[in-house]
Amino acid sequence: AIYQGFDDLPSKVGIFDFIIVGGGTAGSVIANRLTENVNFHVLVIEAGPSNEGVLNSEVPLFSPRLAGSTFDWNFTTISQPGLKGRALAFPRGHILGGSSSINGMYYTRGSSSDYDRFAKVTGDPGWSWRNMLPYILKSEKWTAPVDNHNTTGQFNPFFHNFKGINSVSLSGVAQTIDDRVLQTTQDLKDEFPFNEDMNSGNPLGLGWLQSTIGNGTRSSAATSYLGSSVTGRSNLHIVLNTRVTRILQSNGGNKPSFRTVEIAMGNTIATLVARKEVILSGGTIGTPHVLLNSGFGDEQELKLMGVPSAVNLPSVGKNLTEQPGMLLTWFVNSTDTADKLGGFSLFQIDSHTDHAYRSFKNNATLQAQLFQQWQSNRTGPLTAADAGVNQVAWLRLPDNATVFSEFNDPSSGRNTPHLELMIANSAFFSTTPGHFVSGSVALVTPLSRGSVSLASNNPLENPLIDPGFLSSDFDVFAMRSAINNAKRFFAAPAWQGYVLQPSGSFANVTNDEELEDFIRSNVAGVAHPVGTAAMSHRDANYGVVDPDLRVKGVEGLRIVDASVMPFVTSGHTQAPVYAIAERASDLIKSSWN
Ligand SMILES: Cc1cc2nc3c(=O)[nH]c(=O)nc-3n(C[C@H](O)[C@H](O)[C@H](O)COP(=O)(O)OP(=O)(O)OC[C@H]3O[C@@H](n4cnc5c(N)ncnc54)[C@H](O)[C@@H]3O)c2cc1C
Repeated sequence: AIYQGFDDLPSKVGIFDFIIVGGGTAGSVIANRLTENVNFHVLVIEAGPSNEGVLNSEVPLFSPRLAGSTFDWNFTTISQPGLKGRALAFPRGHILGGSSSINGMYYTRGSSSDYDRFAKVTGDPGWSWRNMLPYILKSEKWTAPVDNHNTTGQFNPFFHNFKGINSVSLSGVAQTIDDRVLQTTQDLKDEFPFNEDMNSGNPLGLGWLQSTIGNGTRSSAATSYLGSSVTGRSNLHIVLNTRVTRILQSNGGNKPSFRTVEIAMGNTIATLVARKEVILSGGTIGTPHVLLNSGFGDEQELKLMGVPSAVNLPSVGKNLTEQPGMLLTWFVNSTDTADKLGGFSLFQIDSHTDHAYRSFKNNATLQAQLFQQWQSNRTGPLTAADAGVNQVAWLRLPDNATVFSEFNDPSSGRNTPHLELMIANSAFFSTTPGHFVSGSVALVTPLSRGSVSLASNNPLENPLIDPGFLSSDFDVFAMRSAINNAKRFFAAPAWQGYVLQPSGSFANVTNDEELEDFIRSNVAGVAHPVGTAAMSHRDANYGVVDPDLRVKGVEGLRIVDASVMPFVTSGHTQAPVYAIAERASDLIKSSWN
């Protein structure tokens, strides 16, 4: 059952075996898999409201309206020295399904060596690509695109599962630039080779985007893993609108045991004890925030904040890793672009939160028409993850790049990209009137690291979020390369006579110094933070969880979410989170069977 608040939870439901803190992407997977065993009584405590009936979460192209809404935690970073002192919005889902209910739905697994590196740093081959691929597949339900077009050559069925849980599909919205994009893979074969399937473990090259969309509707952890057949299970209870503040020590065995959750309810607090385990799935920000409030962290730093230390684990909240990205736009010699939709992007949501909404409102006739189409048969432009993006390229810096004389390669292996280039038949959200093509570039293997720390000892106060954007010179070099890649892409013969001059301040960049200034003035995060409760080798004196995702030094507490990734995968992060949670479910089940 699902309850709207903690007070609604009937006392007769008794003691829970597992309490999952956070009904987000990972938390929903764990809730589903643990309750497959009818003997396990599971409670999920989610701070946000239900996803039911949230139209902006259902209609794929409406998703940018969610950032900055009540379904977002509405965090802001601290001022970023690498970004000329700018502070950026840092969206995180505050809704059942967590960030999977508000994200951009891009489905990218990363490279095989990203997982092999997880296995190497933890000393556990269970995290390798070979062992994780079955979990990736277990989570996926491949579905046909909404326009039922012939998808031969646009993906490789060998690497997909048609019978899993979470829907994944190719876009069902053709773009007028599709042929030019594919022609570029011929024109510039060496730099942008065609890759039939970027989710094979070998993502390098340019391929067709896959998204967590099924039947023209967002497929989130809430709509898939917590579908009605699952929430109807008598051993699963989900409490919404309820925030966990701390994990407290319970009576222990050999090690201190932390199986008690503390819940904030107005001015009063309540506690609940799990018989077997508490699973912390609050995400890359929520998880370290709860841990720090509970006294897990650097003893000295906590003391300064007036928080009594429970376990000295200095790595809690450290190693925050986020990918920097930015948008480059060019005017085009056409009026047939996706700009007419009003455009959307995750970039610069700090300053453009409701632009998408306004632009849709401004074109009320088109909005009504497209929405009616979506409502009547779930087809049309509103079924796409983004305005005009059908292809993405994954690129490496050249081996002889000068930056490698100063920095070791941060990628996990030679089949792994450093850079992403999304190609859009629009300027996403731009307020500039006109028609555009754009390259949205991101550095997927940043070297900069940041932190999540406490602002005070009030557990309800937002933490300080410092992604450390562009604090490493490697990242600045790589962003410069990303921009040059995009320029070369759109200078290919395929675009001749179509791509005109660059738009906005990009047009004024004439030398390296101006380019760096342009980068520092425009980079934003791409909402893929990881690493703040990283897993490490069982014997390592750093890290937060062991390879079985148990918090080091204590009993009864595990962490399962994006925070456990020691490095960010070389892509968007939801597919790895689903897979990590699938494996974690098996680890938990096998400990208690
Ligand atoms: C705007 C946006 C766009 C993105 N776009 C993409 C994309 O296109 N493709 C992609 O692959 N990835 C994308 N991502 C990233 C991806 O969605 C995340 O990596 C992934 O969903 C994280 O899963 P998680 O389980 O770690 O955390 P979440 O899914 O965020 O779950 C954490 C949950 O815990 C709850 N919670 C936190 N603290 C508490 C507490 N104290 N008490 C109770 N509950 C709590 C939260 O409300 C939330 O529901 C995007 C993310 C965002 C925010």
